Amino acid sequence: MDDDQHLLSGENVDGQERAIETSLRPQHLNEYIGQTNIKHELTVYIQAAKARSESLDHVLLYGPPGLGKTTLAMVIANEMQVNIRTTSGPAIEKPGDLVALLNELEPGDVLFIDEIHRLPKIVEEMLYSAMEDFFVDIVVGQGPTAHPVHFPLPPFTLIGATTRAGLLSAPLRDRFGIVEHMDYYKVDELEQIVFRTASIFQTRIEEAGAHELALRSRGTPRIANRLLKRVRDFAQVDGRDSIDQAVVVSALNLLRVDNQGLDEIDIKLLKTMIKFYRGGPVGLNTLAANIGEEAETVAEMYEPYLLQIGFINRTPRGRVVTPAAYQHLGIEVPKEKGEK
Ligand SMILES: Nc1ncnc2c1ncn2[C@@H]1O[C@H](COP(=O)(O)OP(=O)(O)OP(=O)(O)O)[C@@H](O)[C@H]1O
Repeated sequence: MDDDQHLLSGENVDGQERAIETSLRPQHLNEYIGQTNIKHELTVYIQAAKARSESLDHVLLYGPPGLGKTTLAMVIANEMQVNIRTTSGPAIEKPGDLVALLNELEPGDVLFIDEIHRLPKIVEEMLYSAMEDFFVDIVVGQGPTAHPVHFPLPPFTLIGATTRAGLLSAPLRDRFGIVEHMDYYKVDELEQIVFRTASIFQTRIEEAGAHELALRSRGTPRIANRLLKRVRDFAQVDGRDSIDQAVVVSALNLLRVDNQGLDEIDIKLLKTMIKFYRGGPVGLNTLAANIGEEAETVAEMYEPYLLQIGFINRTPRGRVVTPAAYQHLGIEVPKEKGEK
């Protein structure tokens, strides 16, 4: 993965970044910016569960990468005053791995499974009884001595996170009592996140600078924080004691992040659709192959934001470029599209 791709991917890639993210994570719901409806609902469910001294119902968080699913899971555990164990779908390879994790839970604890759509089927099936009735049946021993053992569990809360809710099986999805869709953040919310991060970094940023940065962050806190870190370096080398709009614009232009937060791959994707497919419709796999990306990468990282800002539409026959995208690229809208 090249550097610019990393810059806007929304994916969390290296250990150093993870350490910085940990230091930036809000601890309480009232510090968690945006996602107002979700916060409101969770406040009620958390209060009710605590009043009944029960564990919180299982929670499924879904939405594009970098929107704060892990952060929210940690905030929930903190608000419930319980421990959280975090893992991910691909890390739980066999039933024994899941049993080992479940075995360490205290009553009420949170088990957070990121990328839950990537759990192996056999592990997922074991989760059904764990979630519903707090037990698992495991087979101990091998061959003729193999025998089932009923393994009771303390009540716990499973928080699952996924970028692809559509890939979850219905039995698993149905076992989550609380299902929340994380939305892209609004510009003013991203501005607040930028100010918050800047103050943790002990960096000064002007209102217009924070606004410009928010505009170019693809609605994603992780990207806002990442861009702020880069821009801070430019400001420092320039000898500025505060980040203003001009330094944000020049730094992000240099990093090839445009004023809608699009990078070279987004532009390539749109231009390919326009040049080779007359603006579409074109299928996801064909499009991905044309721009040299995995179909999954396009589906998870590029398409959702382009859909969100209305630069592409999904039709039963494939993706189409909208007139707004033509205008953004400075390409004349073909007559038949402009008329729609
Ligand atoms: N609502 C928010 N308020 C303040 N900071 C936030 C918020 N949401 C996310 N962040 C910050 O953005 C970064 C990314 O968040 P997080 O790791 O929780 O994303 P994620 O959605 O779990 O990503 P992934 O799905 O890739 O794991 C963290 O540094 C976090 O502090």
